[in-house]
Amino acid sequence: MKTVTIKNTTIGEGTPKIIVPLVATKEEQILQEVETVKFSKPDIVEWRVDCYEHVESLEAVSNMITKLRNVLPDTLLLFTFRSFKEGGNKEITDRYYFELLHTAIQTKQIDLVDVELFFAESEVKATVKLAKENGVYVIMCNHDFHKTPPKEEIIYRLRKMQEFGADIPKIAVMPQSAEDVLVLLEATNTMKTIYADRPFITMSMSGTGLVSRLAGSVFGSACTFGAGIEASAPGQIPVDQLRNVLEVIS
Ligand SMILES: O=C1C[C@@](O)(C(=O)O)C[C@@H](O)[C@@H]1O
Repeated sequence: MKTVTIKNTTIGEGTPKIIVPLVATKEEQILQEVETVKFSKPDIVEWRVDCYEHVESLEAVSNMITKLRNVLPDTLLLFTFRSFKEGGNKEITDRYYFELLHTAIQTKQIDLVDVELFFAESEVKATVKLAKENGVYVIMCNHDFHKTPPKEEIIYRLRKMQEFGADIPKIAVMPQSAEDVLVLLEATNTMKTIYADRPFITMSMSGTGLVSRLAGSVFGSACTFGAGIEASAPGQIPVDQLRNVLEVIS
């Protein structure tokens, strides 16, 4: 399996990389949040743009990217607009979703961009192409906040992301039972041993799924999300606690 190296970080080898989200709404709070988050030394900082109050202004978003980049010259910066249908905070048109991603990519000030699989195939592929042309890596993803699809379906989606040119495929699912967590981990392990030719990320959400965030790398998941000031999804634990556990397990 290939690894992905961005700046000084190699994803897909060694201990799983820690991603910490920024979820504040106002500029001033985001800038305070990033200072605190930086202190915890994450491998990747994710700006959850769907939480930002001025997400509907491309100019405001571009300016925020510059400010975050200045605070984080060396830490990888991931730009994520999580769609409403996949658990995000704001409803926007598909057209604006892609406009937003394209604007962020063209600033060349982000390292990674999150692109959801379930949009029009042509738009998704065009965005991957634009990202590659601008030296931005793509985390392609899918979220199911209600259930855990069958193992075959989880693998199918991750393979589709590979086919679409994602640098790092990712899936987050919700367990309704402990068995569902095993389904996610089994899909992860099969993906690692048979299908994956690049790093990928999986997680089972909520308290029931927490074990997947702690021990997911044993089965093949390359990164895990930890909470900074506030969690961006159910089941994330504070980054310092997460790091302690990873040091023991990995
Ligand atoms: O896709 C993901 C994963 C996530 O939903 C989680 O479950 O940790 C958290 C989100 O911020 C991120 O964009």
